Amino acid sequence: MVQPRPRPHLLRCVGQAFKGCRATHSSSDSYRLSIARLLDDKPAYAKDVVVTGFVRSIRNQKQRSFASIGDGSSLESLQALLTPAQAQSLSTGTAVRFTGSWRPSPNPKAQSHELHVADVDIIGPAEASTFPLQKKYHTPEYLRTMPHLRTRVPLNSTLLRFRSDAIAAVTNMFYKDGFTQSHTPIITSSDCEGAGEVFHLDSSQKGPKTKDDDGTFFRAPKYLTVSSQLHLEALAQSVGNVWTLSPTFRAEKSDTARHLSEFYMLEAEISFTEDMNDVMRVVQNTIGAITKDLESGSRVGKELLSVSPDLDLLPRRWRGGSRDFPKVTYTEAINILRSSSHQFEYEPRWGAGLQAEHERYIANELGTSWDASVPVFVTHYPKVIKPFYMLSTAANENSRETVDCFDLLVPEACEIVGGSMREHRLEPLIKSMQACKMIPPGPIPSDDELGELKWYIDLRRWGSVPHGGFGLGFDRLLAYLAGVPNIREMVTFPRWVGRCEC
Ligand SMILES: NC(=O)C[C@H](N)C(=O)O
Repeated sequence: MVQPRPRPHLLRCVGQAFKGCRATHSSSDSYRLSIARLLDDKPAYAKDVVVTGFVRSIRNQKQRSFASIGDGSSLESLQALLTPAQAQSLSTGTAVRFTGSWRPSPNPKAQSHELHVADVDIIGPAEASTFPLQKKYHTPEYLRTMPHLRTRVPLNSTLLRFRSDAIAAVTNMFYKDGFTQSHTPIITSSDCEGAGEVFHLDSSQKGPKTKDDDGTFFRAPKYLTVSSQLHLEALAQSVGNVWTLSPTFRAEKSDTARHLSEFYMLEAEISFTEDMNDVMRVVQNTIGAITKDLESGSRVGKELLSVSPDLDLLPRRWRGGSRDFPKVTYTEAINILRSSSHQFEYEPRWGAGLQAEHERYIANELGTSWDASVPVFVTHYPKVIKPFYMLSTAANENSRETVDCFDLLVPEACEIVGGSMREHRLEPLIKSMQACKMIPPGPIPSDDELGELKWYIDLRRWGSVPHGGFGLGFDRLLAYLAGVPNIREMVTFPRWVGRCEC
């Protein structure tokens, strides 16, 4: 009988201290561990440990040299002890593989352990004279000029890992709550928000030659998506609650710390509900999923707090999401703004949009009504300043027509979430589109007149149900939670007006 070949021991660990930890087998019977793993597990002693990473700095003494190594898995570096001869061809930026023994450090205040290097492999040399990152403070503006290298900076790698953890946390939450994750198209035919901020695809690319070929690839103008909402609405009417975390594009010429031309929006659509509170609760749960993860003592949470011990992370402010965020109507918000003695650049006026200064004021005033600051919901904005798809509020006071919608505001980033109940009835939807001049007036527009959104209107003809949803600016939320003042640090390759590098 043929004996099955024994499976290689991929997880054979070095010494008792490494039992159960994940390691990568290497040809020399030694084991590669991430720096985070070494630092977290703090094994007392281990030999033949392999560490790969990038030299952050080198310090030479007569008898020995010290290299500080980072591999992006941890904010902290690993201290490696070498002979001056071993350190000779190392410089900041060099990619290395060190094999050696991991031993308690004689100076535990500086680092608990250090790696006594036996073998040095230079995997990727770095030209010392031109490498632009040194072990010193570089301004965010300087680092933004080199997004391809920026994540070699420990704090930037922490932010990237924070993002990754946050995606895992929300994915888990939605999965547990029975939402279906969906991928919606990036190339679209319509401007969902009607704000004229779409990027047009360059359609000079020739498509297949046919008799009705107009010379463009899709034979009609196409855009990069400004929101997945309309497509999610279609899916919500087939499979129930859905969500997506997708790239979103806005050709908005806002050169601020809050705006990007390409960003990630987390959008969800909740079907078979007439209650906007159901939608707002999902917003809270989404934010709560990320903050709970931070609060649970995750590595990233600890790293963020170690950089900024005063960082007022939402978990501490919000006590684990056990309370609802404060809510105020737009009309109440306008009254608060108008009765304030604060000098606004733009006068707050019913019927006009809230400016960033107004949003900041409301978030500060109402978000600190508890013992610390939390986000604030502002609901029921005037219909005239909102997109066509929002459901009109049933009881409109003083003939001021409002819609069932909400924005979630924080002082640092202003609006981080926008959501609404959707107009799910055929005739009111057509009227609303006509009022927005999206389709011609008249009783029943023809299919041709309904244009690119005919499919969306069709959804109201066959089994339409009350539903609502929201879009959460994922990068803005993460920047807010991590205490990062500019969204451009939250995105590895940021694009904004005038800037698209790498
Ligand atoms: N899914 C949403 O409700 C987001 C909304 N369409 C927006 O772009 O603000």
